Amino acid sequence: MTDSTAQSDVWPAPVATGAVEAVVRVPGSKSVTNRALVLAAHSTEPGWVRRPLRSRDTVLMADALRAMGVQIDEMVNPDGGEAWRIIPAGLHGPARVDVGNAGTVMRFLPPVAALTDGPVRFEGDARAYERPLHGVIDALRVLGARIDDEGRGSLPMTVHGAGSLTGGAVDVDASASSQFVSALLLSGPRFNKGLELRHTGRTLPSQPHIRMTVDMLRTAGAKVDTPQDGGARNVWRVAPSALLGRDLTVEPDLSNAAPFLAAALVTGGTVTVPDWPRRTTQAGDSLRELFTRMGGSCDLTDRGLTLRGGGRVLGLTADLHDVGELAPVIAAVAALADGESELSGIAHLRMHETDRLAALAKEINGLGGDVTETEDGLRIRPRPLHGGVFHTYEDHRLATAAAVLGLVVDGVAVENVGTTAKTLPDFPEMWTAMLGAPDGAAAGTRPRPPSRQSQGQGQG
Ligand SMILES: O=C(O)C1=C[C@@H](OP(=O)(O)O)[C@@H](O)[C@H](O)C1
Ligand SMILES: C=C(OP(=O)(O)O)C(=O)O
Repeated sequence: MTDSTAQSDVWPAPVATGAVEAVVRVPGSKSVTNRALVLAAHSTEPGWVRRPLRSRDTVLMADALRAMGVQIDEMVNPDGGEAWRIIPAGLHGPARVDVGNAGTVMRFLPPVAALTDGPVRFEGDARAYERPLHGVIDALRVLGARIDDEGRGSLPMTVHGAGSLTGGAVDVDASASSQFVSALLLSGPRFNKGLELRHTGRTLPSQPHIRMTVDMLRTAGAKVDTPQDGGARNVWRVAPSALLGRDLTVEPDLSNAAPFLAAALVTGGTVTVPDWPRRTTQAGDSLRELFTRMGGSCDLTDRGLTLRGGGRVLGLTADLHDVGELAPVIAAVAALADGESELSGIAHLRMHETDRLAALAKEINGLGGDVTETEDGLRIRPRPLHGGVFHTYEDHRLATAAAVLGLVVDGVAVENVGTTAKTLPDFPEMWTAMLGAPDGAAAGTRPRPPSRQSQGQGQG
């Protein structure tokens, strides 16, 4: 967690002049887009990824696959949005991969690189060199790969692809990141003996993301057995097989819907996110339950998901182990609630884009809040907040959390809002459009119902 205010601009977060009333179209899911790209690269025939997310993390994924020989053509979807055509070919090295600070790229691609026929060099942002990768590196070595990481157990490193990988049984402690499991499963069908992965750690975060991996593998034709299918506890099996080229339309990113739905909650307004899937493996679907517990009401119809704020925001006691991605925005909402919140099960957030627990505590407290770090989460006691610079530590979710606070707290300045480009490049424009499109279409505010925040916040 380093402070970079000096070299970055600050964005004055707009205050909502009333209850937010808007329809907000959220771009495609990062997690679905990057899995779809990897699976398409492993397929025996060309595939389509329609309405992909175009953001830093997904462009890094596409460019890395291109560097290893996969052809990805970007076209326009007849129904709007983009359509990416993926034409798999033999995977080749030498290649260079820039992972940026994308967990999905740094974890999902080393197994792909092990299947190339040459050296693949992995580099990235300074933070990427601190994030855990040992689970993937150690497992790949057991499965037959040669990796030169100079003993670090992290990036930078070179994976020396040998054209194929033996595969087989491996133990992995994935308590630091579910992405260790997803990474190995996604390439498992291409290993000569397939994969039998046993998670040996005490806890396993973000299990919906593992279910997403399994679901997408099965849709691509893979045979996968999971602990939920009555198999051994903590064991996933993937049979060696060819994968089919799919024509897949990416769902909206439900985790990126969080700040927009939160805007309705904290201003007592109404926000609709169109195309919210009826059935999904995305962690963000839990927002329906979590924001209801925080005082909102949700309606899932053919129009999408509509969240109505009730005028009061309630504190939340919740284990967010499965949905850690949502924690920053939930923490921001909790700081504006009527009562205390206790968010637990998220110790692994210390190794995300930044140490999210330390950063949220420091920055919310910098605005007058009362947030304490616990062993595995945050305790948040609402206090009247005041304006100030909110540092974001190159973490997109810190920036969107700050924008939520800024809706009801005058003078919040978000440092480096551009960091949202990791998963939501148009965030500032989307945010201002939500608050009142210049053409008045489908967005704006109405007088806000009386609430504790609207009376108490902003006065410091
Ligand atoms: O597989 C994925 O797409 C993700 C898994 C989760 O990672 P962790 O298990 O490391 O939290 C999540 O936080 C991340 O944003 C995306
Ligand atoms: C943890 C996150 O990202 P990454 O995929 O880089 O792990 C996130 O988007 O909240």
